[in-house]
Amino acid sequence: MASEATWHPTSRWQQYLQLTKPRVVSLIVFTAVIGMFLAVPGPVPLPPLVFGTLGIALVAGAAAAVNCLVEQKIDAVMTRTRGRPLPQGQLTSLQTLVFSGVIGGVGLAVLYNLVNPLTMWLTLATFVGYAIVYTVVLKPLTPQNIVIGGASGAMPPVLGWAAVTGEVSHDALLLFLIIFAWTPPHFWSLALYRKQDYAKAGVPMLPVTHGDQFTRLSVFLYTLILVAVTLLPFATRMSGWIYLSSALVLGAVYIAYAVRIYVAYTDRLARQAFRYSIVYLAALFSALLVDHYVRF
Ligand code: HEM
Ligand SMILES: CC(C)=CCC/C(C)=C/CC/C(C)=C/COP(=O)(O)OP(=O)(O)O
Repeated sequence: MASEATWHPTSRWQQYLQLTKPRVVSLIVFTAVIGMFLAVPGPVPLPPLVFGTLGIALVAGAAAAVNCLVEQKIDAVMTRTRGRPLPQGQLTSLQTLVFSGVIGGVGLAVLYNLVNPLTMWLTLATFVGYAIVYTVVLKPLTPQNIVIGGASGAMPPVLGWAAVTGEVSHDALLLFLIIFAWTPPHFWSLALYRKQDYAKAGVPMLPVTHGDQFTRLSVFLYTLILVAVTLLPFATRMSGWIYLSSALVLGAVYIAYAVRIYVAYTDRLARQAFRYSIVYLAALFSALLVDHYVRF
């Protein structure tokens, strides 16, 4: 008799995990944790660190699963996403909904009871921002979808900050601004080399609606805005020289990618720039952390 594994390319557990977009959520959670560390001068108290991280990760995973649920027809059309569990018929809509409800509900309960109500409410708002406002309303409506929807992706450091301090300070808003400005060059680099996918699926992403040239210019201009925004933590004395030098080096490399995308575009370059965007954000937030503890 054929084993279960013959019928399913991945285990049931892996299929559910795939719904949560684990790699994206890992970076999201990483930025939330850095927000926690930056919120206090010394060590972070253990309960908000552990339960805040757990709660934010669960709700972010639930939001990603709702996105997979809502977009299953689009995902079936796009080469990049057609291997996901819903378009593959490995999981049903109901299973996805229940899974998302359970992990999201547990995440919110953890945040409310073991962290603080403010963090729970902000995380819920972030969930709604991504799963409903971005996925259901903005994405099919306007090529500015990711600029506005990026606000949800930018929230995690604010959530981390709120988990530890019970409030949101202007320093936390600087971290928000960095991710907010980072999202357009992050996403539009990918959209440039995945344009055919989005056109086929009828999703109005910028290269589809306004063409490559305009998108390449937008990537360049937003990268300049991003690098300017990354100077703010130093300008406001939130961070010191270690952070500033890291932000300048990382930013110079990013601008070099953006210039080349503008003047000498190739898909390969856009792919490299997209990959770099992820390394960039992880390294920038690591620099914030190192600088916070090794300040001179
Ligand atoms: C509205 C905001 C965002 C949009 C539209 C967006 C879009 C995308 C897309 C379409 C991919 C898929 C690449 C692929 O699988 O081929 C991706 C990958 C990724 N994104 Fe974003 N992103 C957003 C925000 C964020 C945020 C806030 C973070 C983290 C802080 C993030 C981190 C990542 C990471 C780590 C990957 C790589 C995943 C992998 O290697 O499988 N993204 N993003
Ligand atoms: C804390 C919390 C609740 C966070 C939620 C925010 C969140 C999960 C943001 C993720 C951003 C993301 C995966 C964008 C992918 O774009 P897409 O959905 O257009 O990509 P796709 O084409 O791969 O589905």
